[in-house]
Amino acid sequence: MNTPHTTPCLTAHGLTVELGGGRAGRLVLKGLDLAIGAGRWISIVGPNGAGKSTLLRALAGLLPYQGQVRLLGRSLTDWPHKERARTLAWLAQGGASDMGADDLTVRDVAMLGRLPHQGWIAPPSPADHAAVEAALRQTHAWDWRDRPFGALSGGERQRVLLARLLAVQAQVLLMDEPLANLDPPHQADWLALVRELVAQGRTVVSVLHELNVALHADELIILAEGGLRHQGSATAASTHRALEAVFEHRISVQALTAWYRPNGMPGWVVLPRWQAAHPNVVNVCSTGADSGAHI
Ligand SMILES: Nc1ncnc2c1ncn2[C@@H]1O[C@H](COP(=O)(O)OP(=O)(O)OP(=O)(O)O)[C@@H](O)[C@H]1O
Repeated sequence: MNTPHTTPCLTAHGLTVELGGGRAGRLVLKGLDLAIGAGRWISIVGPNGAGKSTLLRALAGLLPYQGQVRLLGRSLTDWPHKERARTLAWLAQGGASDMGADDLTVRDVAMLGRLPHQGWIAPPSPADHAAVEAALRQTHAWDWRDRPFGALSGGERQRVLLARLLAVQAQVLLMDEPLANLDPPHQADWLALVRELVAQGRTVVSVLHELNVALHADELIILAEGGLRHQGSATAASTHRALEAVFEHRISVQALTAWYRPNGMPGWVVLPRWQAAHPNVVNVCSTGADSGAHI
């Protein structure tokens, strides 16, 4: 097991998940050991079918599993349901088109994030309304607060669901493909948001296919075929090599030249292998002669 740099916030030991049941049952996670430090951003990456979503769902306690999962040192199964829901928030994959919320307004969908804070049949408190407004403003969805959720585009829905996650004000945030359907400016907003959450001491675990975004994380967890292939710093050469290996060397992690790295920016970019193998400079500039990334 890799030791995180901070106190573990989420740990798994011998985490095993079988899905399907009966003869059709498949061993999807095969005895994973991992630890996620508090106040860190971890990205889970790997090929299709590797078990990334299953891992995230198991860490959220949404699936039956064998082995041990601990949240803040306490077994997931020992947490009272509401307390756990206030501590650990979850963003599902796929814009939750199946959640039956199409007739709810955007504001009502975001308010669902406040359920763990509310008593039975109690109306939302001023604190609930304030949390929802802040979350919808953070994802630039406040202007549509009275629109039906079902009338929104895929990317707009994703921003509302992100607001619902933020409205929980949880210590630990698990997000499955949070960038799905988001346009590039809103992907950049998401990155800034994650940095802000982590600066506040919160822990973010995201499943990402966008490797160039994933490389901004503190650490990567790399999965393949239900096994943990690597956990390590997103800046470590060993992590980059593990990433290339798990994608069968069809991608390559390349360092950016120093002049292309303003302070705080990571210095790597993921390219298709054929492009990285080009002997000359790779130019990704959009304007002018010499504003590209020299690799
Ligand atoms: N209900 C199920 N019954 C049997 N197998 C399942 C079930 N759900 C998922 N699987 C299988 O489990 C494996 C892992 O699925 P999972 O969704 O966790 O992968 P993933 O890494 O998130 O994939 P992707 O990148 O494609 O989203 C896949 O091979 C999938 O076919």
